[in-house]
Amino acid sequence: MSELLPLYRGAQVRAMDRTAIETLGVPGYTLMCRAGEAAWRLLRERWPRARRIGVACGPGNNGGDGYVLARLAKAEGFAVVVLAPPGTSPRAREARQALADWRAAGGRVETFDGLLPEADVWVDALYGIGLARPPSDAARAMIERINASHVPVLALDVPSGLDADTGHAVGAVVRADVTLSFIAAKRGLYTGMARDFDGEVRVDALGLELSRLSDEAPAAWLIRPDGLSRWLAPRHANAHKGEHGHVLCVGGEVGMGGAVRLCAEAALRTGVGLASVATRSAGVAALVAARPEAMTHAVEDAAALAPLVERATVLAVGPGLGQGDWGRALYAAALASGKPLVLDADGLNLLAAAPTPLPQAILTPHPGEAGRLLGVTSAEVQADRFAAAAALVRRFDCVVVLKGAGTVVAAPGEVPVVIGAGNPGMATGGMGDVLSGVVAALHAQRLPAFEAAVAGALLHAAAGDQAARIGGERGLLPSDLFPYLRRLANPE
Ligand SMILES: NC(=O)C1=CN([C@@H]2O[C@H](COP(=O)(O)OP(=O)(O)OC[C@H]3O[C@@H](n4cnc5c(N)ncnc54)[C@H](O)[C@@H]3O)[C@@H](O)[C@H]2O)[C@@H](O)CC1
Ligand SMILES: [K+]
Repeated sequence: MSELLPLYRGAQVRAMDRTAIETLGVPGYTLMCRAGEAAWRLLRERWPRARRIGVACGPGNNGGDGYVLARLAKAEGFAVVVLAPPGTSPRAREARQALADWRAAGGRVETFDGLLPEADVWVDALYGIGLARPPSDAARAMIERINASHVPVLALDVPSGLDADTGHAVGAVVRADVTLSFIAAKRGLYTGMARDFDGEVRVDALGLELSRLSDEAPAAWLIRPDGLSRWLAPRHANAHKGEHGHVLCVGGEVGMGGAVRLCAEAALRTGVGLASVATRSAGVAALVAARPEAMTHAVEDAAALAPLVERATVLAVGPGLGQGDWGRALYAAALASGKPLVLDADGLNLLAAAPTPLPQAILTPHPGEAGRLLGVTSAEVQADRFAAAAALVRRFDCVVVLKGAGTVVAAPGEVPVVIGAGNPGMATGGMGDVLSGVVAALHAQRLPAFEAAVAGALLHAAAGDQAARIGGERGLLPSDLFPYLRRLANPE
């Protein structure tokens, strides 16, 4: 599996489909048959003991894929039940053909009457990229029954009910164990709410070559942890600490001193040459004792911050900063310095209170912070994470790391990148402090801002996955990531 997967909007995949049919001369029904065949192969491979196959077919070509699969399963002697919401009769030519062939093979279509027949696996072919509105009441009831059946589900192209461009639920959504997408990967399946519904996502190109279908840029890239090595070359033998940058972490209001320690230690574990901390006097002794390698300074005002800023390569501003007079003064001084910045937590809240373009910054908001920065709710951010990231880029003219399941990294003039790693164990206080230290450290080690953001988010997520693999997701602490950050920062 390649480390970089191009992701597309539904409309782009539709255009590819048209190119395949009209320019390359592959009939639409041939493509549909390939889709049904690929799905049937995957089902057999994944659930070899399943004998009773349920197929839920909707009104469009997604349903057509389902009829093809049903026919293939029946031809091999499996017990197949095809179920459709009441009043479903395919209009598209290919889907009509698939239904006719299913019937010609002796197949029947049952109308859903509220009861779900027994099956060992359900195939979800209700809606694909053509979903235009929330599923009808009957389709919703079918989806709810399928989800409640606790039978494995293979979704064709997209779990029904999910918007393939945004990953947002349009209404009720099928909860799939595996989703097999056709022709090309759909952007929405890799981020946000979609991650709770699509299970393992696979792609089948239906025998088509992407390069012959489109010369458009993808709508996003998915990057996986194998991609890390491109940014993490081994140090050269004659290295000295001055070459590896100096991160200054600014934060740690009274009562929040731990955040800045997590940030500084993460920067050190990601290979920065020097890490300094500017924090409240009250936090200094504990931090020095806990992590002597971080050069910790008592900084009570902006004047005391200035010489530290002077020596730093990159500032990480915000972990535990608070929004009081002290935090506001340090934040303002950091911004005024013009130094490269990673802005997180209260740094973002202070920015939201007085928005200004920050071309020297990398912002690392979670959906709540992103909402405050945009003046919308976090639910609106989550409804279209790509649009929210793009809006933040426009508003602040800088690199944005929109955290969450399938973190989205966006920047002016760049195709956004979705981070293909991470787990729900990472939804814990302090995890963002670690991320800001990692990103700042990579930026200080001379990765340009966008690359530092992508590589940092990927490294952080991959470290979280490795830590969770050993001890489980629940109870995962941000500091558990440190040994894995170090290991991953030194690829073989
Ligand atoms: N040659 C082709 O056209 C191919 C199509 N493919 C499949 O076709 C799918 C796209 O097909 P379609 O464009 O027909 O779209 P869908 O099959 O996703 O369904 C949309 C159909 O349902 C209707 N509809 C949308 N939302 C509805 C709702 N909430 N309630 C009731 N009806 C609703 C639409 O009017 C349309 O008829 C892909 O996702 C993929 O599965 C694949 O077989 C690959 C080849
Ligand atoms: K589907």
